[in-house]
Amino acid sequence: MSEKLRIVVGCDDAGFQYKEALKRDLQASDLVESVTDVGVDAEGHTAYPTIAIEAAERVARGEADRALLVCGTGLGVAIAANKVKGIRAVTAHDSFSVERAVLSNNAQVLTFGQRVVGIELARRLAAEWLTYRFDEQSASAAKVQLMCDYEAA
Ligand SMILES: O=C(CO)[C@H](O)COP(=O)(O)O
Repeated sequence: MSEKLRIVVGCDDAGFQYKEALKRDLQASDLVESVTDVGVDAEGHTAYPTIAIEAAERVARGEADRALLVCGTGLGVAIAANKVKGIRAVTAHDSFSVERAVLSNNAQVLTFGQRVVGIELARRLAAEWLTYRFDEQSASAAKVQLMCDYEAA
């Protein structure tokens, strides 16, 4: 396993309970170097795009390796995070998609929907997510590069 991950977590008020539970798991993981919480807190009502963009910008600036974001569906935080240049964010609620999000797509941002997936599955998927590393030598790398090239043009 390569180096430990620096992870940003964030949510809106619809994802708060899952964000807190996942944050605790990440903080306890041997595969994680640091966890930075960009909100919301228990009283917070910041809209999901603000949180998702803040988290994604930290990844884009190289201050974190990945972000794990939660809203009601996981969709809004993914859409918002994908507006940040250089970011590939996906919603994934199954094991194979979580694996391919990293190994095929080199996605740095994973999102969950608290109103969609059970907490124990979300916790398991997050734990699996930590074990994957994108291989720059893989056949997938050239495909990811096509997206990067389009974005840079
Ligand atoms: O799921 C959300 C956005 O994708 C968010 O948690 C709730 O958004 P809303 O349905 O617009 O309140």
